[in-house]
Amino acid sequence: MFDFTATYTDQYQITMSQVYFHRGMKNETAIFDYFFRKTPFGGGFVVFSGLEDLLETVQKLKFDDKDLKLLRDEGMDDEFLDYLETFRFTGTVRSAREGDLVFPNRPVVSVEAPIIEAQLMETLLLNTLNYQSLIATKAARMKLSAGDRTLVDFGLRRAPGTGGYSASRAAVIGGFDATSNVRSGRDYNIPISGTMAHSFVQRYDDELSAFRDFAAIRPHDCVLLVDTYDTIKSGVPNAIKVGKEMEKEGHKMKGIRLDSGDLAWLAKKSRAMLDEAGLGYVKIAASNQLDEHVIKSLLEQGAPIDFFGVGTSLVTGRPDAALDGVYKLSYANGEPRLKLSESVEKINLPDRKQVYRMLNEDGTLFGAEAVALQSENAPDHMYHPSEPGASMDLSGLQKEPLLSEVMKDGERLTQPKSLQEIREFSQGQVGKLPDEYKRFENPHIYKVGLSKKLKEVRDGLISDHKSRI
Ligand SMILES: Nc1ncnc2c1ncn2[C@@H]1O[C@H](COP(=O)(O)OP(=O)(O)OP(=O)(O)O)[C@@H](O)[C@H]1O
Ligand SMILES: O=P(O)(O)OC[C@H]1O[C@H](OP(=O)(O)OP(=O)(O)O)[C@H](O)[C@@H]1O
Ligand SMILES: O=C(O)c1cccnc1
Repeated sequence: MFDFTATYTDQYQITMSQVYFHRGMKNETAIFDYFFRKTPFGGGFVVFSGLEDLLETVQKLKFDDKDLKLLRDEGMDDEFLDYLETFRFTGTVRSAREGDLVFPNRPVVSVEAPIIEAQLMETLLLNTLNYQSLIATKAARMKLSAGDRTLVDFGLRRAPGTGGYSASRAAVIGGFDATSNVRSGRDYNIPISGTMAHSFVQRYDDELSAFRDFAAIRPHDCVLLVDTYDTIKSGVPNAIKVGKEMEKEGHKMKGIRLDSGDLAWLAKKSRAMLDEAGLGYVKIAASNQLDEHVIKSLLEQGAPIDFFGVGTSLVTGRPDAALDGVYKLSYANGEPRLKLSESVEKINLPDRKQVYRMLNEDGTLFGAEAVALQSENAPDHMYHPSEPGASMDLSGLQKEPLLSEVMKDGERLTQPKSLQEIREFSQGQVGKLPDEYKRFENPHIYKVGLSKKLKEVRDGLISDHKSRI
């Protein structure tokens, strides 16, 4: 994880904090909720990712000497700078489990802290969780298409700057198996994997010499890129030659990689040629602008592809580019808070809350969640957030509370989870979500409703505000 200091934020967080500080609000408790309004990719779910990175950063968040000098130069006063020098996050974070499936318009993370502290972590939280959750969701969709075939992240070169670093982590949470990104592999303990570039083959006067050299130096990990000149007439025959030579030396070539043309046709043809040559163990990798739809289509065409290398669409979250997650104030100065909006769906949910997931008897997801006040029991009935009169009976369903304390008084309460643990949990959750919510076209809408009490608090505040305008 990169080291961030507290100036990894937007200027307005610091200027608002300066006002709170000088107006005696520094120690006032505030609650902010992180949630999003729309699932990306027209999909039915989001894979929540980034929590471990966020907690690690928040726990040690502070303004260093360079930050303080900058803020002094920017005109911040001495008294406030003295406060910032001692600034640490001392609040409570309640959160969904990383890797869990999360849905629109319900809190995913709730931060309760002295208002300046909660405010100063907003941008960091949104930057971390929005991007990683977008990428983990994209990865999970590719995993749904790829099944037990191997998915490798090739995205660093196409990523939004250093975002590629955390994209590799999020990809694993979504179900990817390995990354070509060596630094992320090092820091997050992700299996590192790779083949060769066209430039390597181009460097040699002939393809066969390039393949032979690579096999000689890397006999234990030899994947040959076969499309530089002509996949079927040159690349695959040369790979077969080298594969047979490797056998004589007691080695097994790992694979070939296809990177252009009709990948289904070429994979079938290459598979037949390799099998015919007795190289049935040589795997076929494919790359070139893959995404969940192309992978699905290739496998439906019967393409015998074992590895998919994915870059651009993974790390850019194509076509959506961002998850619209927001961080909204729901409680301050001893009172629940909300922001009015023309559309009721956009009005945030006030007060301290808990989210309950409805489960079927076998533990699979029923397809509904109720947001309630933290002070009440799991509700047996929930109300549509914006359609008056629409409600749903929840009696008889198992209800699982989803937000739990992961940080208290600025200290983590849980042991950091390994990426593999998070991945396994996430894949298990995807397995429990019925197929109708996972299909790519017009997935079922997962229902999120409000308890009666929460709806009353929200509607009461709406009337109060409207009557004051
Ligand atoms: N059999 C197939 N079925 C569906 N999609 C495929 C199939 N084969 C390739 N694709 C996808 O179609 C797109 C083809 O892109 P494009 O035509 O630019 O590739 P190309 O011209 O073969 O490659 P390059 O321009 O690198 O030589 C890619 O996203 C690729 O993954
Ligand atoms: O298509 P993406 O999903 O983004 O996957 C990554 C792509 O990056 C590489 O190409 P590039 O042309 O950068 O390098 P190369 O010369 O090694 O092919 C690789 O060969 C893939 O085609
Ligand atoms: O190892 C590879 O084949 C690779 C890595 C990054 C991008 N494209 C391909």
